[in-house]
Amino acid sequence: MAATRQTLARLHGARKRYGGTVALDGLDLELHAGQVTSLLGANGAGKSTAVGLLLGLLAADAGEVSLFGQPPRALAVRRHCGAMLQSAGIPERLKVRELLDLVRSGYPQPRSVADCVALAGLDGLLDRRYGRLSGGQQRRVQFALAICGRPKLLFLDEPTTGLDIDARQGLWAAVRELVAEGSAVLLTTHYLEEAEALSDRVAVIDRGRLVAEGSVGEIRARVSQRRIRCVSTLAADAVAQWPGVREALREGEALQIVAEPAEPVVRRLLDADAALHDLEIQRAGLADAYLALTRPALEEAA
Ligand SMILES: Nc1ncnc2c1ncn2[C@@H]1O[C@H](COP(=O)(O)OP(=O)(O)OP(=O)(O)O)[C@@H](O)[C@H]1O
Repeated sequence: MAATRQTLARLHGARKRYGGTVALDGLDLELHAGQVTSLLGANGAGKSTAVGLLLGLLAADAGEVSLFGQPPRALAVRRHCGAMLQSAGIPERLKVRELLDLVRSGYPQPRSVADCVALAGLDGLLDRRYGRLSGGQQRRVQFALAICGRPKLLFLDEPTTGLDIDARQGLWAAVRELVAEGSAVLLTTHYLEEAEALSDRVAVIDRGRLVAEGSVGEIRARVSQRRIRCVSTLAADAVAQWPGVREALREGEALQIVAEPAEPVVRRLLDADAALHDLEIQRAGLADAYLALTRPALEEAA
């Protein structure tokens, strides 16, 4: 049996409005020690607002926000948090080395500057002013500042946007290392392959509410949708009309079908085309599952 994980941060029934816009509508979310939790949702679903509440940058209208059992603004809490947000607010005139020293000094057991340089790919940048760096270089510095204190709670809001492959891999390595040391990480990302590669748990939110939560495997299993691929001369337009078929497209000789449930569709395909061959059926990936879980809302909004 899996050991119970310690909860390091918690949103319970969190509500937040901006004027007439409901950003969070009673959100429950827990971050556990030694786990990466990915928060997935469409643009405007409320991900950054949830991160803002947990970091104490925003105040909830209702509900509970606690980190290490305390309110997010408590000093003892701040010394154990790191964050890489979409808007950084970093003083542009400071040099990278000065920024690192400043932020490291706020933590009880900071990483060495050399470690930060290696993990974030800051070679040759330490004596440059932050404001003079390229967008991608600034993101690397933001990442270094987020992890330089070996935080027990790390918030990464779309961290790899604008990062090149080396920097992205460095970030993934640092995240894995922190998690192995027992930290909790909250990752928001639009790259589902990133969520799939890094997450222990996934929380899918839609219009400020939790619509699904579990391991990547559990989220996938919530979706009985399958991808079917076969070589057949059946017309994609006709197959698209069959019950259970969500989508049917032709790609050269092959038919690509998304079906839910798949079995009746596979039976009908085999009955309709005796020459059908190269049949493949795939489980939903995280991307398919995510779309299926959020599709009702997207259809409603259309
Ligand atoms: N400062 C603000 N003033 C008014 N409305 C806001 C403000 N910040 C966010 N919102 C609204 O609150 C809702 C949730 O926004 P939020 O930024 O939390 O979404 P998100 O899931 O992080 O989106 P994205 O993927 O685009 O970053 C959206 O409808 C957004 O327009």
